[in-house]
Amino acid sequence: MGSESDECSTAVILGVDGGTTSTICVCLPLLPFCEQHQLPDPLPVLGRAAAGCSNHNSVGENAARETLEQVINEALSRAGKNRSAVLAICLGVSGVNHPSDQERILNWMRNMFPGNVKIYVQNDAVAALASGTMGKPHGCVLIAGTGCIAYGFTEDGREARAAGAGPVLGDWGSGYGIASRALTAVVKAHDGRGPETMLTDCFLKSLGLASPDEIIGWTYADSSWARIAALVPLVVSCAEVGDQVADEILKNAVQELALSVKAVVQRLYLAGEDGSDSFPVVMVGGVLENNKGWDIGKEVIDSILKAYPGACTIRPKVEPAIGAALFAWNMMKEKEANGQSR
Ligand SMILES: Nc1ncnc2c1ncn2[C@@H]1O[C@H](COP(=O)(O)OP(=O)(O)OP(=O)(O)O)[C@@H](O)[C@H]1O
Repeated sequence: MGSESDECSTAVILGVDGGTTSTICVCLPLLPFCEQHQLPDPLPVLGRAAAGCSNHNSVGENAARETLEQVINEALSRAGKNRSAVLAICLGVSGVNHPSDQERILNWMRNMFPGNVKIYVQNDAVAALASGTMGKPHGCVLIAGTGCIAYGFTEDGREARAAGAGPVLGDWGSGYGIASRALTAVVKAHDGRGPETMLTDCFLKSLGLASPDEIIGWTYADSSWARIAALVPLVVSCAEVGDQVADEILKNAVQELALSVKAVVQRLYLAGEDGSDSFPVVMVGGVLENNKGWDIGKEVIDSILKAYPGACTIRPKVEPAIGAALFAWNMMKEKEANGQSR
């Protein structure tokens, strides 16, 4: 039997970010129980694996379970470890919205790992938040990619969300929301129902179409959200050269995104009674990417700081799967500090 220090040097923590597009698992060594800012930079990743969708709403329970098992096994194998080395695992999985969703995934994991392994099952927003807070599940996270959502968590376990209901239900700050408004503006301008816009030439050129009429066929050919949302950088480039229509669409998206954060902050009193308390706001997703010209993320940050001067906005340096692993590490650290042995 190995000594306790042997065990620590071989022990690992796993973090899983389970999304609708892909699922990532990372394997980290057991980090020292130090303050977050004292963690090694960059964090040592022993193994990383990627697989497809693990949202049970999209692919069904069997496929979701297989994907999670596969990605975990692969990350461990790339790290040269087996399951007996795992001390804790955090899975941040999209579609986990209810205790029964957590229970289901927990049961799958209980079949993979012995009872002493700490298993945490969360929504994928927790992994995104933790990637900015280095594992602490406190504050607000704004995710704006193809879709958008704002989530907030308090240290005493309360949570709230805003937006994220999908494009039919008004996620205008999402990539899909921005691009569909821009496509609509082109069709309106063509009909004479709206002002002329540079978006017309820009979209036609980029999509290889001859006339705005052809946009109708283009959208019907494949209306997947990500395909439409991919047009956002074109909207940004038109706004950057002064197109009023594109500029208005982006300003509206900024308002919507900031409003989602504000709704969550108010519901959870994250900013305190007078709105000046300090709390983290983690910004994740392609739409919030740092742009040199029209920067949606920066405009959202400005709007949040105007309302809550104490907010600490963070663009994470590590991926959400690492955030999930750090969440597990943080929970273990807190248990240790509270005197509960591992
Ligand atoms: N520089 C940029 N400025 C603004 N938007 C951008 C930029 N680069 C990419 N995007 C947009 O970001 C979106 C993709 O972001 P991301 O990869 O985070 O989303 P996703 O993971 O597909 O979606 P979701 O998070 O909703 O599952 C697309 O709408 C794309 O057009």
